Amino acid sequence: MPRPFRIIDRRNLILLLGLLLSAGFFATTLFGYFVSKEAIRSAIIGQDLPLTSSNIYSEIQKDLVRPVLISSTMAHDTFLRDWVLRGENEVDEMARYLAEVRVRHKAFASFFVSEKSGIYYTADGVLKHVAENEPRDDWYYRVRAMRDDYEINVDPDLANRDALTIFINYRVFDFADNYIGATGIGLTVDSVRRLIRDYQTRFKRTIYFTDGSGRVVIHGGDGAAPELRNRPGLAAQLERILKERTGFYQFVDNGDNHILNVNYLPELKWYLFVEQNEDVALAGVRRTLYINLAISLAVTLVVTFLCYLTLGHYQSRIEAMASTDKLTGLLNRHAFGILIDKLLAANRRNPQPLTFLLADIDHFKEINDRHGHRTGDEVLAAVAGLLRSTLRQADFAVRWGGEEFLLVLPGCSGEEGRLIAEKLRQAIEQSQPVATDPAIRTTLSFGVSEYVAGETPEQAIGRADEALYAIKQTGRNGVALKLAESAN
Ligand SMILES: Nc1nc2c(ncn2[C@@H]2O[C@H](COP(=O)(O)OP(=O)(O)OP(=O)(O)O)[C@@H](O)[C@H]2O)c(=O)[nH]1
Repeated sequence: MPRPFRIIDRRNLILLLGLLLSAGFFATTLFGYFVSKEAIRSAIIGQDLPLTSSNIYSEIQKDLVRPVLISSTMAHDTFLRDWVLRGENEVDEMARYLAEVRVRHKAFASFFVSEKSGIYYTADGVLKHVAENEPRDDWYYRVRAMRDDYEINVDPDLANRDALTIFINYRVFDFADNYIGATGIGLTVDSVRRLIRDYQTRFKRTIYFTDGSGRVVIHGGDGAAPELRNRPGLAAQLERILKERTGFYQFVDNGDNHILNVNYLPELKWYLFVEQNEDVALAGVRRTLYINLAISLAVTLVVTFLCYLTLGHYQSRIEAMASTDKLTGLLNRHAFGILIDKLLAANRRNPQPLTFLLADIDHFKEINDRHGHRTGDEVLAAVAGLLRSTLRQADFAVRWGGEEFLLVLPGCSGEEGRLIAEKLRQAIEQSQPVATDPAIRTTLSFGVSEYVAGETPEQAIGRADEALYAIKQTGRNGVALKLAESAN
């Protein structure tokens, strides 16, 4: 039997639901992402970088500030200054002094270079004479000429993979403030470098120290020190950074945004740079964003699919309820109105015969009266079932009135309809509509009419009704065909 109508457009509803769900998920996921992104960003600026900076600061203070103090003590030591002023006679005394400093402070070297004699003293005695034309002695002449009290010299030659070798070169003056040489210790500072490497690998941060000119002096990577001026984003701000000494900066390097925390270490006259590649730091939240989006998409698909199935189920039920007579399962008159309009429209495009069979149960009132309404209902349902079971795909049966049924047979002439009605009549006559009481029998009277193009369905059905009335008048349990006047 054809379906008369659709109550709601399920596809549009599902589309709307899917759109609403995905828009909701998308908005909340994106909102969450931006909130986390901002939280991470402010954590980087407010906590992570300053904390890293101060941890490294305190570590380097342990590692380097103490040696500066040791070297300062050596430079102000009266023994050392007296020994020079006395004429540098007993080399053993100086060697013993330097050896004691080296051992006590666990340095790998302690030294004194005399301005007067040009001799380089170590814990083992005289090492050599420094000479202005010797590149390896450049440091001495630099120290002699500088204004500051000391310098920290990172020695690239002696630096090995993990241990960083530095010298504290402290200027020495006699009691009348005349420059008399340079002293200090050399030591390895592997703990600072280890710390830098640890921070770099754990937090994907880049950490390095620069001197006042912006030259990198300690860094956590292998190989040569990176040249900051080769990074355009950073180079553009370098002068300002060195001038301001402390602060937060941002720059773009290789397309990635970097957040930079800079701190000046006055004891060393160095700058501590702690850099965080923001895109690397956000990789985690970005991954979460993609996972959340994928989950949202999957949930949206599953929910809309389940809704599609559920809606389909209820839609079919509602449509069936709206178009079907509950007792007999046949179409109601409302559904007939819709179907017949569609059928006649199709008929106009593609003309074919159409026949109506109007059937009425004979003496149905008696069945009700004698056996009760419930049995009457049973008879109605059984007759309807039998009528429906004989229909072809394109036919449809309607409960036309209380005990009256209308069969619509497209592609069927009036004469063919009459034969079908006759067959049905016989089948009903022989049936036992009430299973619990085989004695109850019933018969049907049929009025048959063939639709004539141009007339209304009511006119054709009216003829079938007249034919039915005629049969009812002549004894019932029969079939009568009434054709239109023009067809006779
Ligand atoms: N049990 C039951 N009875 C119904 C239903 N609808 C209508 N009827 C009854 O069907 C009976 C129809 O009676 P009538 O119109 O006099 O027709 P009839 O007794 O079949 O006699 P003829 O049609 O002249 O053969 C009425 O008593 C209605 O109350 C229904 O859904 N269930």
